[in-house]
Amino acid sequence: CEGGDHVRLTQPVEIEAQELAAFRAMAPLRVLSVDAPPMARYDRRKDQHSGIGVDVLCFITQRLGLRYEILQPQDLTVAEKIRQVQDGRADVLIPLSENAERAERGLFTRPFYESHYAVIARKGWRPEIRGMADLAPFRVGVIKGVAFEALLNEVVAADRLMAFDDISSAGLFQALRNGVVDVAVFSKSIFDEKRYLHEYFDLEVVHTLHDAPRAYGFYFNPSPSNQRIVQAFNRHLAVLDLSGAVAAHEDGERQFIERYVAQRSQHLFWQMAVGAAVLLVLVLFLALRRYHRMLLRLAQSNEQILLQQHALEQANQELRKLSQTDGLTGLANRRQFDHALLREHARQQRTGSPLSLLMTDLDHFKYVNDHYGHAIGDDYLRTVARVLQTSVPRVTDLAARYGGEEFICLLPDTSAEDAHMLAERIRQGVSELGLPNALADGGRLTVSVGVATLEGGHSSAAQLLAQADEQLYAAKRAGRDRVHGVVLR
Ligand SMILES: Nc1nc2c(ncn2[C@@H]2O[C@H](COP(=O)(O)OP(=O)(O)OP(=O)(O)O)[C@@H](O)[C@H]2O)c(=O)[nH]1
Repeated sequence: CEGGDHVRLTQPVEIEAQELAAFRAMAPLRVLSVDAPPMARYDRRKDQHSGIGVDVLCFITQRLGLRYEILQPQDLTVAEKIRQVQDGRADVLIPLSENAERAERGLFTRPFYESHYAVIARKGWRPEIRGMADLAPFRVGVIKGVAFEALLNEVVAADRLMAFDDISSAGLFQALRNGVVDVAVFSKSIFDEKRYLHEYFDLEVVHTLHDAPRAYGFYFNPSPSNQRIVQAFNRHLAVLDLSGAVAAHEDGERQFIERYVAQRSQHLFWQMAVGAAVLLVLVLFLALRRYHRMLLRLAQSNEQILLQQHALEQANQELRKLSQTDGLTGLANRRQFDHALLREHARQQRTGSPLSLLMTDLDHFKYVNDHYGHAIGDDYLRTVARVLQTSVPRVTDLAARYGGEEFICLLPDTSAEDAHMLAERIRQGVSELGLPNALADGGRLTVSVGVATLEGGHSSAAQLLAQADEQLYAAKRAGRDRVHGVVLR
């Protein structure tokens, strides 16, 4: 009952102890409230009633020792609420202005507040209205059942006066907007609040009807106990100083502007916050998508690089192989042989294991070329190469084309005896091919083989090679188609 603090008495009011006891013994008053700021206002969010009427009710009931409960506002019209008080379903209604019909069926206290009606029109349109009488030519909208309706009936013709349902009063203001009525007559203080509450900024008060003020009081059910209460209320209302309560509640418009501005800025803030959040999410999404695409492109180019690298390695391998291979026969070329000879010679020097060389030369090959042609000569060379390759099958052995029609075999860990045997196998193998060579003995292609084996001592690789060559020529001199060998120790 904080609002009761706004109310004072200008003179003391005596309450007899007996009267007080009777009030205390009474059931709580069932109070109905009408939405009529600044007298009564219901805040749905806080589920709280406030206003000048509520302060006065609170102040007086507290002094009288009366209890009360404000009934939950149902969606009832003012007329229906009035009926509930008249029927005894509620004890009192706040606030209500007096008219004869209401006074007949209920009890009014003295009025505690005076209010005014306003003429409202669409913004920018200023009809010439200075008082009630000026309303006559217009189509006037009013809320159904208000006491003021009776006064309007006297001024405005029935076909120009339209009454609207009062539960939300939205219908009246919509009619004004649509041009169904020219002006609306409505409580000024309530409109001041509704203007901000429902953003009726396209409507405005064009005139306040000071010539027809309405006085508001409490409206009681006329039961005997309520009659005593009304008397006690009236004794207080006669000497009540309401200036504090009026100051606290009458500036409804200012309060609503402040609340409206606060709400709007909060709304704006959230709108901006949501906008910023949406923007941020969008930016993040785009950045992520871009990052993802970049990763994808990076992975693709990495794959491309790996493929290129692989192809390059293969090409290098191919080149390396080509640089070490004889193009005609597919055997190792002289370059590869020279490397291998140096390596195996060094090993022989370290380990002392025997190292043999076989130098093979085709006999009377010039004749083959001259008589059968170069192409056949090439075929002979390739065939002899195959014989060489199959005759020295160890992985450590190396058969190479040494020059024109000269071949050489490098045989690590091979004794002079074994080397000789291999040389014989080659010689025999070629002879058994039976390739025609008319100039050779027996009319078939033969080869001569020189063998040199290093079994000890410090002869160089070049010396070993020279010795193999020497043995080859010795074989040639001795009549060809034979093997000659030497051992270096
Ligand atoms: N078809 C062909 N012939 C080659 C190749 N390289 C060398 N020659 C030929 O091989 C022949 C070697 O002849 P010579 O060195 O006179 O010896 P030869 O006729 O084999 O007689 P001897 O070695 O004394 O038995 C030459 O006619 C070269 O042109 C080649 O790659 N292909």
